[in-house]
Amino acid sequence: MSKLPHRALARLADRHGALMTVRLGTSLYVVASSPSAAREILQTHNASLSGRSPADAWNGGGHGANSVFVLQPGRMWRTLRRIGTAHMLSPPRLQETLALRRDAIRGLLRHVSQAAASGDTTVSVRRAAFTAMARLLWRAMFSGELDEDASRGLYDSVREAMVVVMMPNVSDLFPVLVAADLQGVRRRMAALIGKAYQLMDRQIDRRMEERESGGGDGGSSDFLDAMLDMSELGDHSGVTINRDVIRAFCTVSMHDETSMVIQEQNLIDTLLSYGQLQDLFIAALDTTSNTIEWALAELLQNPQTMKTLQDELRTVLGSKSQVEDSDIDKLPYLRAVVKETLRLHSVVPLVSYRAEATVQVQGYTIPQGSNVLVNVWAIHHNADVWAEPHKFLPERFLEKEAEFFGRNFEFIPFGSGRHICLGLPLANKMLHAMLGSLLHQYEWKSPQHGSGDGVDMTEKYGLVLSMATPFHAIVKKKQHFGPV
Ligand code: HEM
Repeated sequence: MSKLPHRALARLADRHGALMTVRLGTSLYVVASSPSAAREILQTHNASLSGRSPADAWNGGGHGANSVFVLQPGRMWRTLRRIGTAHMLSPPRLQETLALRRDAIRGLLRHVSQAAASGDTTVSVRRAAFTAMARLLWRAMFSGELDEDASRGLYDSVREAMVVVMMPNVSDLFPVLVAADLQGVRRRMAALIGKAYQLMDRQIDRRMEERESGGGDGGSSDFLDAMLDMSELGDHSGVTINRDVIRAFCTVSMHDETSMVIQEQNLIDTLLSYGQLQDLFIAALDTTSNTIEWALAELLQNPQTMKTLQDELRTVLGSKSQVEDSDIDKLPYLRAVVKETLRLHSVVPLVSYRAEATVQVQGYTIPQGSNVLVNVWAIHHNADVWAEPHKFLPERFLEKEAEFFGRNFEFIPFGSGRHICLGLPLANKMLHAMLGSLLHQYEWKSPQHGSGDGVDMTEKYGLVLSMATPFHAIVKKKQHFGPV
């Protein structure tokens, strides 16, 4: 399989059709590459086609057992999604984090301003956006500050984990070999996961000590507090068990559709925080930061588009320093640029499921146990749907009302169906706020500007599709903006 499987599969689909079968090792993959095939998988037959068969790397450090990404869509997975939505990512919760989000944007602008002022005028926007998102999530989860070293550690371990989880692994092609972990992929993943767990462990331990000693304000002020509250609610046993035991024995029971009680544990935070917190970090940081980087790279190569966008920002925002929630509706061109970036550079180009039952899709039988891939990238580059699909043309979204909330199968950058991106409401706000604010306050130039080389747009496939060559843009603050 090519280093860019989304492109290789799209080429195969051109020859063999929008629904085709590919065999890799002993595994059978059904690949859907058109909006109509995606609709049948993600909507019509979603209940049967939303299982997961994760790469073995996910099992490193036992992570897969608690991971919302790879758990089968059963009780535990539903609970994790519900917790994430109710306590962090729902529109009302996001409203409560308005101040944190404003701060995150201020931090992002400060980071870029420091680079612009220090004479070292090239900036990695990916890194700057990653740090801003990491600080935001950290504060929403733990109310504390993520220091520079921790942020760097997180950046490095998330990046490496992304590579490890996507490594071609003989264990995935020949499941009988899983136990041997012949390439050591699971062991490497365990070490990386362990590093990030350590960071979070410190927060969890500190909070638990505070609560035990009667410290803290007792209210549900952040995500960790909310989870600990739930843990206490469900703790009928009063038994203290160490974390490893709890991992193995935790059970979650749904008492009704809206409330849940966690039984047989008093450290449910371990289970949830290890699985959920870690996943939210992985899911949130590289997706948003790479999308911002792709957007800037495209804008630098399309000066007229950049100018139109900066003119719109100037007219709507004036001397205001950052894009806020209430501005987004007034910025149609910014919205079109974000959408076009998500279409052309879908950072999650392939989504993968397992058939839990045998179903018929477009007249073909998908046998139970097969792997099902939806090639989001192929759908977003389908010439029957998108004119000049390989060009960056935000104007297409001014003419065509296309939303990405999972109902329009021509445009599914956040997926659709049961596994639709949990962080969509947050990503939607932060992409507009980060990109809009960066373009409003600064002038940007490509480092190769003038040489005619442009920016190297080669892709690198990983858990997230990123730019293969690290990209540093030249930045200059616009004169009328003062210190952040
Ligand atoms: C540009 C930004 C983002 C994009 C393009 C994106 C895209 C996606 C896609 C395509 C999926 C997979 C859906 C599937 O398997 O069917 C997904 C899943 C997920 N995303 Fe995002 N995402 C983004 C940002 C975020 C953020 C900011 C968060 C959290 C704060 C987040 C949390 C999640 C989680 C937890 C899942 C797993 C859902 C499940 O399997 O049930 N994402 N995302």
